[in-house]
Amino acid sequence: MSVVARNLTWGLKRKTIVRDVSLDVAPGETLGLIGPNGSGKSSLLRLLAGLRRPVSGRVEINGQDIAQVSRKALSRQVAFVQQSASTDTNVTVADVVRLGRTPHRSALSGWSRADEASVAEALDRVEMTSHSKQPWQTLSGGERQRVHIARALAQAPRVMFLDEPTNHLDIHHQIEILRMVRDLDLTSVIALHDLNLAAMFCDRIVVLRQGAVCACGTPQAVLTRDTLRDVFRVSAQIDGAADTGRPHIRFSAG
Ligand SMILES: Nc1ncnc2c1ncn2[C@@H]1O[C@H](COP(=O)(O)OP(=O)(O)OP(=O)(O)O)[C@@H](O)[C@H]1O
Repeated sequence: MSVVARNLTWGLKRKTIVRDVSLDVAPGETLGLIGPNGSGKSSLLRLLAGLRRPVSGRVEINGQDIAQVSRKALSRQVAFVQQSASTDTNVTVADVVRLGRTPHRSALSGWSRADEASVAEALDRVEMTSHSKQPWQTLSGGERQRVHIARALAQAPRVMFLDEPTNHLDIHHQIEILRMVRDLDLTSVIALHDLNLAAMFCDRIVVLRQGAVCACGTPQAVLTRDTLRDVFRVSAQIDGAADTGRPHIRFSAG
């Protein structure tokens, strides 16, 4: 499913936080969203996912204006993995993932074998099957994050928005989770701080600065020394990774 944003603006009384953002995400594409702290990545993701209404502009998913779609219908198609989502205590890991099935169930339908199979598959994909009966509140930070990703997978969405999905994960799981999201048959928009991970896994990257898009294109086109200096205020050397041709950034400590 495609995701289209046109002239999205959002803010508070005196502060514009997302400024006139337009972007297009093609079906199946993995779009990275990068930018310094406070540049508006989370705010933009919330607008794209329909969790926040823009002051002006619109979002279309699969050609439909999401302002016209009910929340339940939207949640059958769209999953959002938040930065540090909390979950009620006193529930098991499997219970949290089961919540992902909610949009697909009616008041009358019972819990089906297909629902259980989706939950099992989602836990397996994030390597959390062995923790399924563990109380959620006893998990480590990275395990919680993987369980929230499993909940989003159990939702079987066509579009996934992920806000810093790798920030608590060890390097194996950072790579595995991003590889999985890229390879799933869905459209994804992922806010990332790690620019090398963005370069490795995103088809295209949008750079936000002070709420506005300041660059958009392939990792190679966007991750330039000039962008790193002007937007991220770092000096860096950029090489092409020998195997993939994607940029690889070496930051200088001096
Ligand atoms: N509800 C709010 N009230 C006041 N300010 C807000 C609100 N939501 C966001 N902001 C401000 O808007 C700006 C953008 O925030 P946002 O969380 O979207 O940035 P971000 O790019 O995701 O940042 P980070 O990289 O630090 O996660 C920040 O300056 C933040 O303080």
